[in-house]
Amino acid sequence: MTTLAIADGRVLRPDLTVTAADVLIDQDSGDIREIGPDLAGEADDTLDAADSLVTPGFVNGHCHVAMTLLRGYADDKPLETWLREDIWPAEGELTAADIRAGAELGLLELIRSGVTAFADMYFQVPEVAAAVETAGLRARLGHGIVTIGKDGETAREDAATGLEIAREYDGAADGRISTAFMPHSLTTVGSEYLDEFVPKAREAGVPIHYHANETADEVAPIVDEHGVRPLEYAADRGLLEPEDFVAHGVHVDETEIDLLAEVGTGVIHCPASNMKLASGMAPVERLREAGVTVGLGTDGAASNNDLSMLDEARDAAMLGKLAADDASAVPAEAVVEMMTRGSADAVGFESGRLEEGAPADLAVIDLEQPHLTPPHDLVSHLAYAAAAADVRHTVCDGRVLMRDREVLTLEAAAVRERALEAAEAVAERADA
Ligand SMILES: CSC[C@H]1O[C@@H](n2cnc3c(O)ncnc32)[C@H](O)[C@@H]1O
Ligand SMILES: [Zn+2]
Repeated sequence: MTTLAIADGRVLRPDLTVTAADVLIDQDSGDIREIGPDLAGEADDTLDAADSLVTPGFVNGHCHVAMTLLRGYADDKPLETWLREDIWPAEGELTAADIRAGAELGLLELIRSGVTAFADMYFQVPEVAAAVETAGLRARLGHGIVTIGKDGETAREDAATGLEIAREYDGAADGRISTAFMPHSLTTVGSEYLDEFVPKAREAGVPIHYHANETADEVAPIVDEHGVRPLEYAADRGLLEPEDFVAHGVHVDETEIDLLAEVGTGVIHCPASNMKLASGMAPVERLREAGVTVGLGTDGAASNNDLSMLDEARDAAMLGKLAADDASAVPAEAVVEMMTRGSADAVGFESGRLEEGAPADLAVIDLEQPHLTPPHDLVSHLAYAAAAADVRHTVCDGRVLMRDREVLTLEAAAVRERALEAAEAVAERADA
């Protein structure tokens, strides 16, 4: 057995207490073997965690990682206008190589900010999967299906691609890649395609992930056409099962909150994107009170505009208080849980907790920083004060992806160079 020790750190345990301990990892299985005092002496390799917090790796529950290429390309518009006027035309210009370049840039950013697992919806999934394989992260990937505005044959082909990708890539990269069937949303995919393909996705044993109840404009047509709320419509079409997870869930009413809680479908809260696109304030405190599994996601870099889950946690706490008009709503403990175990449970990863037998997915945060001093409460620091640049080491599946702020699995300068070139060329083609 080859072992790695995370030595002399303060370890964030599943009950959110912090204990001084080493973490011993079995690198062959990729799992945590033991957490306790004086374990580093026996290890083959050691990561120093003195004056540092050892936390579960953050889980980005909803992302479009290749959208890093469109960061800053179009800002300050509401969702529908932003997608139709800017983002979809630009995405129409993306080649497979562009998506690989954008995905690698996104993965670099994720590793550097302590993310070890993420869920991603995009096109050209084989390119995203190849980037994930190299970068060493854990991911649930899916092809984002859109059928509106397409003729019947093309629309059906897109849905079939979504199913094919979900089947083919599930278990790739030694099991680090899993998949989901991913219709873009309840208004951008026709009901006939949901009715045909959702049962096939169930047969394939993959969960379903989609944008839901993101804006008020998206809710109204479903209520008008079908006479029920969007998540009732989703349940009627078989899109609301315990293993499924939806992104946003901003405009959900009490019936839908109860439905989510009853069924066990998770919600990935994306506060930065919801604020930037002025989509609204998700009722996070109500969702949590009702017992809904709530995770956190950044959404794409074009609506955020970064992929830092530490920023997202702070946004979630701040916005949660504003939405509930209550300073005690969505406290630090809640957002730390959401960015780790909440997202992991919603997306269907075993990670998100540091305990014996759990996947060795973790991040080490440098506490020797002015903005993290004094260390009264490290959960508070994670929620409110820590930043991506404070992450020293990132480990996924027992493998060191970043050591002393140097990413080992990707060539940072070359990744940035390729992304710069691709982004410039895409913008030129899209603006021509
Ligand atoms: C069809 S692949 C995924 C698709 O989703 C688009 N997208 C990015 N952010 C959002 C959002 O907040 N709501 C809805 N759709 C979004 C992305 O540009 C891709 O086209
Ligand atoms: Zn999204």
